[in-house]
Amino acid sequence: MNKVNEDLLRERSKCTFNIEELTHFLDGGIEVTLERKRREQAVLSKREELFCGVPDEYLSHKEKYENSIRKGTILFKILRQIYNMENSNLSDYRNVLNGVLGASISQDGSPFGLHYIMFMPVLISQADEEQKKKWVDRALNCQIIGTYAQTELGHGTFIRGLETTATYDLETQEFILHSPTLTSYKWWPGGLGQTANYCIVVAQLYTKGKCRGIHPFIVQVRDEETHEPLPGIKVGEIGTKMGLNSVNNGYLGFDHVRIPRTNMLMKHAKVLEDGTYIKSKNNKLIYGTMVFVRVIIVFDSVNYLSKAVTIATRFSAVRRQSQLKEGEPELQILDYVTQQEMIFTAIAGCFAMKFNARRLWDTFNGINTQLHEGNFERLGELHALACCLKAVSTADAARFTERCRLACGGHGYMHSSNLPLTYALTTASCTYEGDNTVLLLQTARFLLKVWREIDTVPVTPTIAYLKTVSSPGFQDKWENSIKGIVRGFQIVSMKKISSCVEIMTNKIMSGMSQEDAWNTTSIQLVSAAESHCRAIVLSTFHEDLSKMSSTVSAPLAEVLQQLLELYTVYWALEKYGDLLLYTSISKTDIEYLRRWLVTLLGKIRPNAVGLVDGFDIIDEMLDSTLGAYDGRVYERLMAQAQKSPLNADTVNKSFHKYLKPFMKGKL
Ligand SMILES: CCCCCCCC/C=C\CCCCCCCCCC(=O)SCCNC(=O)CCNC(=O)[C@H](O)C(C)(C)COP(=O)(O)OP(=O)(O)OC[C@H]1O[C@@H](n2cnc3c(N)ncnc32)[C@H](O)[C@@H]1OP(=O)(O)O
Ligand SMILES: Cc1cc2nc3c(=O)[nH]c(=O)nc-3n(C[C@H](O)[C@H](O)[C@H](O)COP(=O)(O)OP(=O)(O)OC[C@H]3O[C@@H](n4cnc5c(N)ncnc54)[C@H](O)[C@@H]3O)c2cc1C
Repeated sequence: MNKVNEDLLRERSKCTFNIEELTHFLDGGIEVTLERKRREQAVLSKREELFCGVPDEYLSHKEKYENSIRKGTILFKILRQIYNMENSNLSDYRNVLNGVLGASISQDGSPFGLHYIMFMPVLISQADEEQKKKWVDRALNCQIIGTYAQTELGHGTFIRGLETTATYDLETQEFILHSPTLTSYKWWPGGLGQTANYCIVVAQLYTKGKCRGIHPFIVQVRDEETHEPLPGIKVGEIGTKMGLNSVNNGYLGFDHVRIPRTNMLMKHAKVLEDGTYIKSKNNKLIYGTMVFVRVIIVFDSVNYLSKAVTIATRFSAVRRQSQLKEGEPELQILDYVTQQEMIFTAIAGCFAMKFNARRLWDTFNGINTQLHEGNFERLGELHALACCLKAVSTADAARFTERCRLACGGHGYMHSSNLPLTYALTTASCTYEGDNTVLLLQTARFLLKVWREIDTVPVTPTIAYLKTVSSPGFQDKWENSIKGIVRGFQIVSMKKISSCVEIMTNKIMSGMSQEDAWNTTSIQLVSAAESHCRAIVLSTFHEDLSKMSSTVSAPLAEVLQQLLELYTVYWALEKYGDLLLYTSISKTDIEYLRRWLVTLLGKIRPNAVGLVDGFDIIDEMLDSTLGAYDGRVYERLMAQAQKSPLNADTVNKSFHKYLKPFMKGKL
């Protein structure tokens, strides 16, 4: 190993808790850590093949794609060897996904991502048993590579408005897939451009002359041998994007393409040979994979932010800039309190979201079991919870990643810091799998319904607090404690929801349509849904940490408690306007919270590097000149600069061709 930077060595020696213990805690147990490390070692055994050549940012679009395919096949091979999936269900499948995401060394996404992230989960959850037998093993072994083609040029959010049609032909017992307009072309699916040979296509089903709404179909788009597009298929790549440029997002059009009847995924709704349509027990079950992926995205947000904050923390320990006191050495920038606020709140955010991702996963599994038993009672609650947690976790990951980038000054702007790409990934997640505003509106829709029925219908766990804080005997007395702040957030949420109901009711009473009342109240609705989510995030972090703190050593429990306090106080200060409006908090309380925040930053300071070391992100995944474990920031920046193709020649040919003639006045 390289000699480690002196400042980082000193930081590590100050750490008050056992870093390995934290790693095991975050992974969910020592066995999970060992399994993760085994996977990482398998990937690292191919180090030479995976990490060779010119950095990706210097490659052309085409070269980048080809390189990501090369790397992807190496990774796929490893994954194939590691995973042997015998039970095809989503709970087991998350382990595979963890492996895929965890093993992802592809910094700018991968053209194979959608195969794992959506194609496989749709097959597992929407195919019937016969179809699973036919497709799941082939997909898992990558004999076929798939993607999820739902979004079209004209529609992404409003999926009931999709235009691609799948019309049942009774004569041949086939579906005819067709793209009737330009706007009906599929647009965005990852890996669709040049990689996938199969797709899940979401299309409007027509049988017996009637439209039955959108349904998923498995469609072959390329020949399995030649990889040429099949007749009637128009497929290509959509072009460069802000980030995720290795993902090979594609477009797809159909000109009366025929597929067998059995290619409609028939776990929920069915079309019989004679064209009879059998409805799903619940027409939202077809949206189930989106819910699953939103849950996975919450975990993924934690991964991205953990990377960003590891980079920013280690860099800030190594970087020295300015003197606080005349004559004294320049300070590590991690000692500036403004820097601490930017970085430590992001560290705390990783923990808060990790606890919430785990709770959401348990809720998902619990409700999914009920769904399998035909009980759909809590489907709406799960949808509302997944929507708001996806929205808030991705928005926070993007915002805090950008703060981490800014916290690294000019060097954070370098591609080689890996902060720009990490930001591009996190901000993409605010849009994909449902635009965040739209998802918050879905949560608001659920909350308003709940609020209208709160006195008559039993409340489920995630909304039980609404009843508590609105009950007649409830005392709204502000308390400067974690419990008090969580209560405060619950009151804010309840009052915003009740206010939305009141505003909408008044509008409707004065003659406005329900839809216009909704649209003109939507700013408040989004804000209410966000507050509800913040209340959940804070209370889950608080409750689950309280349950777990006796399972860890006292020094670790102490720092975890500090992170909980920091996260809670930070958000109270971020939202003090809401608290002033809706709770009994006073100006003096806010001043108290400000002091509490600064005290917490000071307490966390000695453990900052230890905390991010505890995330245990290997250098190959971090891929950052600023964040490597050894902290040799300046050597790495200079070494990386030497890889710029422009440095291959001492004089670039453009000097003789343009610059010199121009400077001599001859151009
Ligand atoms: C070697 C391998 C290496 C691999 C390396 C991997 C590396 C990885 C690297 C990078 C990762 C990159 C990751 C990229 C991943 C990208 C994945 C993204 C894929 C996609 O984006 S797919 C497309 C997703 N699309 C959407 O999410 C669309 C959003 N729209 C909707 O969800 C819905 O249309 C809507 C919810 C907005 C509205 O639906 P609609 O039918 O119109 O419903 P409404 O009328 O509004 O409501 C009716 C009623 O239904 C309720 N409801 C809506 N949805 C659901 C649901 N899902 N479940 C339950 N109930 C639902 C709604 O609340 C209403 O209820 P009510 O009537 O009020 O009771
Ligand atoms: C990197 C990336 C990868 C993707 N991968 C895939 C993929 O593999 N497969 C796939 O099928 N799709 C994929 N998508 C598409 C993605 O799911 C959609 O872009 C997303 O669901 C948003 O839909 P839209 O683009 O139609 O946005 P729009 O709905 O057009 O949103 C534009 C604006 O309109 C607002 N808006 C829209 N409807 C409403 C409403 N009802 N109320 C209030 N405001 C509204 C939104 O809030 C937003 O501000 C991907 C997208 C990205 C960026």
